[in-house]
Amino acid sequence: MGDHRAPVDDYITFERVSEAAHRLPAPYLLAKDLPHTLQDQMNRLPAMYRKTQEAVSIFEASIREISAIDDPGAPPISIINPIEDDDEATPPWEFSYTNSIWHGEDVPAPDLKSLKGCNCHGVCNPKSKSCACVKKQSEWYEDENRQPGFAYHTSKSMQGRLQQPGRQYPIFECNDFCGCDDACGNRVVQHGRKCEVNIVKTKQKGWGVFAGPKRIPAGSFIGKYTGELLGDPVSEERGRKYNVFGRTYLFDVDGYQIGKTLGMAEGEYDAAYTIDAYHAGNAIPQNHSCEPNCMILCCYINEGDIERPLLTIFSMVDIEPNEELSFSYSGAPDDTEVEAAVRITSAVYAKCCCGAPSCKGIMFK
Ligand SMILES: C[S@@+](CC[C@H](N)C(=O)[O-])C[C@H]1O[C@@H](n2cnc3c(N)ncnc32)[C@H](O)[C@@H]1O
Repeated sequence: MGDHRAPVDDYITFERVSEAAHRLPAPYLLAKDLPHTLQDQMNRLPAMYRKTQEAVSIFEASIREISAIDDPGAPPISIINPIEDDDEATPPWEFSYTNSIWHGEDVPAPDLKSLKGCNCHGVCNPKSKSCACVKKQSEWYEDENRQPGFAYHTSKSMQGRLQQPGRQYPIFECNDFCGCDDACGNRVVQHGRKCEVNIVKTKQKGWGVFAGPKRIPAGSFIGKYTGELLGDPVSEERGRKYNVFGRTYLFDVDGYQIGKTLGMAEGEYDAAYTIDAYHAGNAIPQNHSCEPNCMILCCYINEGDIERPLLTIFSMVDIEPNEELSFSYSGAPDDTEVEAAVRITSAVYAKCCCGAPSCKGIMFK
């Protein structure tokens, strides 16, 4: 009698799931549990203390301590204020440093039911015709030669870098249900930040993120846009509050793959979720530039809900040592919008000080 079972590569057998069970997804975090003890203690001290070198050391140590848990192996971050006559020693002690996403109360748990993994052994072959993750990624991305594959280079010299930096496409990494191991070339964001960055005060844009002493090659993973993941009504309410004091750290979770998957026409999808990096975040919320060197890509790992990708930042071009990292806050406003903005001086816009030759002089806040 012939064997009528599907080829083993096409599905995950129970045995494969239990083999991978040592990497079941970590429990997700709730925004209401965000730690704030250190921030409260620092804010209780006389203001003078927060301007000292000790405060800088505590800030840097807290980043190291948290990263040891949620981004192990990431190079340490220094806090530097090179501006003369500016005595702000650290970013405000208002937010908890985190490389994780914290779910607001209105956000459901990650959807693991519709999450699928590949059934590969060892490392996935980007040329495989049967790897479920190659198939998934190839629905959204093909390389320059229109060949299916992963979003990342898997060759040794380029490993982990985007194949086409600057191109907008969603990334589907191998996940905790996959049979491949941790060395698989389709696991990049989940292995954390590898490049060196520092938090540096700028003259006109507040604190920014700058490359360390090494060049960051194009297509490198810089970090995740982390913070609280909020549903639409809560983020709308926060947006209104932030507009009053002229600052916002809200970033809509949007991407063309979401509307398309939900059967909508282009531009029709209204983000259901937003990341708020005001109360919690990492070094990665960078400043805006009209000629950015980084971009945000949606990345799916242990989340089956198409509406809830991670927002991840990658370099689009080679970034020189000590150069500022920047991205465009939801694209540059076009000329008509700029004119309208100047007329109504809306709270949504601010004067742009990016200094790029093609600076439009105005940016979304
Ligand atoms: C997400 S925060 C970035 C971190 C911020 N620089 C800080 O010190 O907290 C966004 C705010 O940074 C400032 N900013 C970012 N890019 C800027 C730019 N190109 N020109 C002027 N201000 C900028 C604006 O105040 C903006 O509302």
